[in-house]
Parts: sequence; structure tokens; C-alpha cells
Amino acid sequence: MGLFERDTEVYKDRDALREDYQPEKLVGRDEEIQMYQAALQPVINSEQPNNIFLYGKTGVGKTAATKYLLSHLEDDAEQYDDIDLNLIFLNCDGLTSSYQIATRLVNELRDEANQISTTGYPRATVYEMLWSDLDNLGGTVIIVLDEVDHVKDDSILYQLPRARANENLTEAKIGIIGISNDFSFRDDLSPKVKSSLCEQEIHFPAYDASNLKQILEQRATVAFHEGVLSDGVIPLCAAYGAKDAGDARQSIDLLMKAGDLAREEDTSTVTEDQVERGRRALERGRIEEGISGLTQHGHLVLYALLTLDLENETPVRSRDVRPRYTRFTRLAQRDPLVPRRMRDHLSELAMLGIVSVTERNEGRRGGTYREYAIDMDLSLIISALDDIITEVGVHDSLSSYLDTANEPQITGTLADY
Ligand SMILES: Nc1ncnc2c1ncn2[C@@H]1O[C@H](COP(=O)(O)OP(=O)(O)OP(=O)(O)O)[C@@H](O)[C@H]1O
Repeated sequence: MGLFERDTEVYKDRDALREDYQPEKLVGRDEEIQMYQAALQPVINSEQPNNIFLYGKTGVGKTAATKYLLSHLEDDAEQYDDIDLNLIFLNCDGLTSSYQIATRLVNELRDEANQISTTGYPRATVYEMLWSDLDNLGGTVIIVLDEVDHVKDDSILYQLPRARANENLTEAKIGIIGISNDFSFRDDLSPKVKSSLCEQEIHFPAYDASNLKQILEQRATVAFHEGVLSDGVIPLCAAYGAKDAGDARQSIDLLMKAGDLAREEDTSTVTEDQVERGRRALERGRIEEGISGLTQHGHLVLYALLTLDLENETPVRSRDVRPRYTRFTRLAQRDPLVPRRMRDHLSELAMLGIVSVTERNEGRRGGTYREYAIDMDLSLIISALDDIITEVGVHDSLSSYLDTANEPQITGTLADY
């Protein structure tokens, strides 16, 4: 027998749980899809398309709805001889300037032999190339700018939607679809950009548990063999998804993790216990990723707060974290940051969901202050801080915690993950 043997006990089609899978229908998004479809209707009428702006938190179906509707639009447009529809899909992650967006668009519109360099041209020249390439293509051009909030200067976001009004384009009719999960981006747009880019705004709200349940049921039918999922599995994945952020991606990932555990453990059904353990494993991955992305001072601040937490000193003010942070910094042979910068690290940890923040009032004389506490499984944080703990040394509070954690019932938990 070979080392690998095909196993199809649990999954019928595991790929249906992957990020790149495009579901045939989107469930629980009727209202948004209806608005979105109406906003795209001018394309089929061979009119100038609307500029559309979609916003909502991560994993709420903005990209999936866009791909779904544009693929229908493309198919349906084929029936009409007077529509020549071209779609350009650009993810702006990694493209931070208007210049980069413009050169990328020019290259999307050109064949291999005529690509331009991504540096070295004056911006106006690249815009000229863009207008002329768009006009050469002609017809209706829909440009999707996904994660548009990565673009830090708004020149292109003003120029593109207004290109025809400004007489830069005479042939092509273009429509921009901007997609963002950053609410402040939309609020911070200058009024002139907002009025052209956000002609039609569509908000995608977070999913609730019943939406997520529908989404997971639809996906599970494609991905798993019938009867493999225990009754509580989908409701549990949906409940966790709704509690976390109403994010469909997270719920689908959790269902896949539970399925993978069933496969690894060679069980014929996926159980709620596998969902629970899968959740911990995913959370661990997220925390490790979050912590490993921090600077060394971020690690030192977290280590200081962790030890205060182990001594039951939390919630604690930043000025009371400082002495320990300073000591740890010296032990790591660094200079401590000024108090404000140290506080910025605490805020960053709060943004990552590792630390909780409580605003407090100073009493009658006014003034508010913040208190911080660890808001995560300690064993996960300890393992993610491994390097800095080795460098600074094991604090007393941590060594007693580790001793206690070695008791059988906790060892079991640690060993599982
Ligand atoms: N209504 C839905 N029905 C079926 N699947 C959905 C639905 N909404 C989202 N999904 C699935 O959830 C995952 C995340 O959705 P999507 O990528 O569209 O989110 P998004 O809002 O664009 O998030 P981000 O802002 O992070 O890009 C995808 O796998 C998508 O297929």
C-alpha cells in the first residue's frame, strides 16, 4: 500500500469550503443583491454605468456578490448586439498609490508585448495612456477596485469616475465599483471624490446566526457526504461566527477545520467537539499571526501585561504597566519607549483582540482613563511569546502558572493544541 491513500469518507468536495469557491447562489442577501442589480441595470440598457461603492465588514459577501452579479451581467449582455462589456477586476492590496493603480490598469488593458514599466513615467503620462487604452477598447468597461481603501491618495478615485465628464474619454463608458471594509475610509473621502465614486452606496451588514446557518447549510450540501455532520455542528459554527463578527469566511473556515479534524481522527461523523477544538486551533493560529506581526516592544508590553494578569493585578492602567515593561525592556537590553508610544502598543493589542480596554471615570473631578487586561487564553499567548520570554527570562508569576498548568487536566488541554 502507498504512503497516501485517497480518503473520501467525510468530504464529497472539500474545495467547496475554500476561499476561491464561488457559490451558485448567495443566500440571505436578497435586499443587497436587489439594490446592486438595480445599480448595474444601466449596463444592460447600454447606458452610462453607475459608480457603485460597497462597504461592510470583512466576510459579509461583498466580493462574492460582485462576482455573482458580474458573471450574470456578462452572460446576459451577450444577448444584446449593442453591448460590448469588458470587466476588469483589481485587488488594491499592495497598490497604495494612484500611480500604481493607473499603471496596473494600463497593463491589464495591454497585451504581453506592450506592457509598461511600473515606475519612471510622470503620472499625467500614465493617465493619458490609460484614457487612450480605454477608448481603444471602447464599449462599456466596469472596473472593480476591491479593497480600495489601500489606495492612499485619491487622485485616481476622482479621475476615473469623472473621466467621461472631464472629456478624457469619448468612446468608452466606464463604471467603477469600489469595495471596502474600512468604514473610516468612506467617511474620510473628500466630498468631491465621495460624490463621484459613491454615486450608489450599498451597505452589507454583518450576518446573524440564522444567515450564517443558511450559508453553511448550502455549502455543507456540496462539501460533505449526506449524514456526516452531527446535528449541532452547523448551528454551532453559525453561533460562533455571529458572536465573533458576523463573518461568513470565519464560519466556513471553522466548518472546514472541524471536517479536517474528523478526517485526521478517522471518525465517520463530524462532531460538535471537533468544532470546539477546531475553533481553538484557528484562534491559536490567528493569535500567533497577530503576535508575530508585532514589534519587539509590542511583545515586551504584552509580556509585562501577561505577568500582571497572572498576579491578578489586571485590569491595570498603562502607568502601572510601565515599571514592569521598563524592567523587561532593560533585561532585553533595549531602551524603553516613551509612555505614549508604550500606550500605542496597548491600543494595538486591543485592536487585535488580545487585550480588553475599559474606560473609567476619575470621579467627580472628571477625566477618564483606560484600564487594560488580557482577553485571551493565556496558554496561547505564552506560546506565541516564546522568544521574548527566553530573552527576558521567565517571570516568577509565569513559572508558578506553568507549574500549575502542568497538572493533568490542563496538560491534556495544552497537548491537544
Ligand atoms: N450570502 C452568501 N452566500 C454564500 N456564501 C457566502 C455569502 N456571503 C459570503 N459568502 C462566502 O463567504 C466568504 C467571504 O465572502 P466575501 O469574500 O464575499 O467577503 P467580503 O465581504 O468581500 O470580505 P472582505 O472585505 O474581507 O474581502 C466567501 O467564501 C464567500 O463565498
